[in-house]
Amino acid sequence: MPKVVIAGNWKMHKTQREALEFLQDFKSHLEETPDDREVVLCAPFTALAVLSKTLHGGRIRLGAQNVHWEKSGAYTGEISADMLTEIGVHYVVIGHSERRQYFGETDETVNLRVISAQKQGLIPIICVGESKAQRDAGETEKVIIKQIQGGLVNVDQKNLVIAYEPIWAIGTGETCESEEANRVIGLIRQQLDNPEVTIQYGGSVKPDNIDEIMAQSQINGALVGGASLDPAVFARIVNYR
Ligand SMILES: O=C[C@H](O)COP(=O)(O)O
Repeated sequence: MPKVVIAGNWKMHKTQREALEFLQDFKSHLEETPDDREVVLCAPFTALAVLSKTLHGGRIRLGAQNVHWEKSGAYTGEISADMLTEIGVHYVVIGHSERRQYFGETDETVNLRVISAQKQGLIPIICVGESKAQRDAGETEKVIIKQIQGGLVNVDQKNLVIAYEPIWAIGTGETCESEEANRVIGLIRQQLDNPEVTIQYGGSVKPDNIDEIMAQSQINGALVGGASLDPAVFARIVNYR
């Protein structure tokens, strides 16, 4: 069985002070969480270092939201994999639709980032998903398969998480039906050599839909945006039944 990974993607939210306040509150809710699931906080770069010092290891893992493929160099605004591992980061979100839409991320750059992340011991969370127009045109499968194949060229499937995030369900409150998410995730799984790859669903995950999502046979976790910003709300998601 693939490992269950529930990750909160804070996007461009929370200062260091707000991140520490979140953590204190969140930890108090986590005591009852079964240890069959990994909990990841994908915080802004500035918050990762302070969170790491406060966590001292423990069961909550840290994730970044991007990583560059070079070790160092003249790449203003980018960050390297060893800068992240040095401060205790374990995961990194790569190819989020917001990066693809606003910052020119392509399947090729996703692939480069994934390879360099893994080389440095980071676990990539590769995001894939179709737009509303692509879904309406019946192109969901074609789009997903292209993103998976393009992102995974020469990639080791041992240390890997994939997040299926239909773009039309992100931040809209419009969740993909859990059976439909399960179907698409099943298709993604057919593209992989390793049956142990964790595949998450993302897109308007909330306390009132997480139990149904996690009951699906192909879904091994969630990538949570807005609902991960509130400690009690995210704890309820992590504590899905
Ligand atoms: O990375 C997380 C996704 O973009 C989902 O965001 P959301 O939960 O706010 O819809």
